[in-house]
This record gives sequence, C-alpha cells and structure tokens, in this order.
Amino acid sequence: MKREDTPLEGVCLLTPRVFGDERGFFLESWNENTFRELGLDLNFVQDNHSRSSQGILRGLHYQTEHTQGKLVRVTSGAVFDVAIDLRQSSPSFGQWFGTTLDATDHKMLWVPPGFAHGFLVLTPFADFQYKCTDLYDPSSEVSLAWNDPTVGIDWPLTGIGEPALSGKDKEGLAWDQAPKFA
Ligand SMILES: Cc1cn([C@H]2C[C@H](O)[C@@H](COP(=O)(O)OP(=O)(O)O[C@H]3O[C@H](C)C(=O)[C@H](O)[C@H]3O)O2)c(=O)[nH]c1=O
Repeated sequence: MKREDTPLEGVCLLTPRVFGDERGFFLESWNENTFRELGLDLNFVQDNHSRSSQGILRGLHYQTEHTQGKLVRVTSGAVFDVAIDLRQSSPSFGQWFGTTLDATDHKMLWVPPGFAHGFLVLTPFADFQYKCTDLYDPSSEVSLAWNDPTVGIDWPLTGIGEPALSGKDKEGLAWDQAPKFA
C-alpha cells in the first residue's frame, strides 16, 4: 500500500498492492495494520455502496454530528472525487482537492472527519464503495452546494454538461451559510 499526501491536511491517496495472475487480481482494500503503519489508525463502523450513471453528482455532503471519516474507492467505472476542508483551524480551511478515482488503478482516497465530500460520475456507470468511521446521521447531514463560487471546484464537465443532482443537492447551502468545524 502506497500513501501519497495531498494539499489538504490529512487527506491522502492510497494505492493498494495488486496481485495479478491468470485468474484476475487480488488486493487488500483495508488492513488495520497496514494502514496503522502508514500513520492511519482508523476504525470503520459502516460500509456503503452506491451506483450512479454518467453525469450524476452526489454531494457535497457531511454530518455536523457523528462526523464521518471516509475511505472511498471505485470498483467499476470512474468518478471525479472531491473533498473540501471545513475545519477552521486547518491550514487548508476552505480549500478543495479533486482527483479521478477509477476501477483500473484501484486508487483510494482517505477523507478524514471535518470535510465535505462528493463526486461526479465520468463513465456510463460507476460503483462507488466506501468505509465510514461513524454511522449515518441524517438529522445532522448538510449538503454544500456543488457549484458554490467561493469554493470554486473545477468539475470536469466537458462532454457531460450540467450534472444531475438529487433534490437535496439542488438545494445545497452556500459556503457562507454552511456550518463549519472548529
Ligand atoms: C448516506 C446514506 C444514505 N442512506 C439512504 C438515505 C436515502 O434514502 C438513500 C440515498 O441517500 P443519499 O441521497 O443521501 O445518498 P448519497 O447522495 O449517495 O449520499 C452520499 O453522498 C456523498 C458521496 C457522501 O459522501 C455521503 O457519504 C453520502 O451523503 O440512502 C442510508 O440509509 N445510509 C447512508 O449512510
């Protein structure tokens, strides 16, 4: 497992070792000891899986209570995955980081608690699977507007056009209205 840090404090890319043979491949997507050796002492309590078609944008979501750390990966297709730092004490407060995650290179993104998270589907379909460090808490869930000009995310919309959003995400909060963390 290789760790690559990003400009956002605590957010890192993880590339697992892949064992390929004539049958296909094997990889460990999560191993407590391997991650601890990389400085990531994590405990997951929930696994999620969503499937979306091209042009779907899910996000930008976070929970103000039961804040969730997320280890995210794509197991079919490809997405542009984004995290925004909501921690006011962080040197990367207000900054966003985006990267393409696809099923071919098996790359994963670790997003600690304190970030808004979302993704745009780039391929006809994408399966998005992720582990969370706390449980779903709809009562404290917030949707931050995907296109807030203050955050200024540069979504790769060429060839996709206007993304498709859930009703909730169409009503996402502006940056100035969205609750932040200490
Ligand atoms: C997130 C979640 C949802 N649900 C139910 C609630 C709804 O009936 C249905 C769809 O929920 P939602 O539209 O919020 O799903 P996404 O838009 O994929 O939400 C996710 O989008 C971005 C990418 C995130 O980072 C979050 O993990 C998560 O908010 O699944 C559950 O039962 N448990 C859950 O943990």
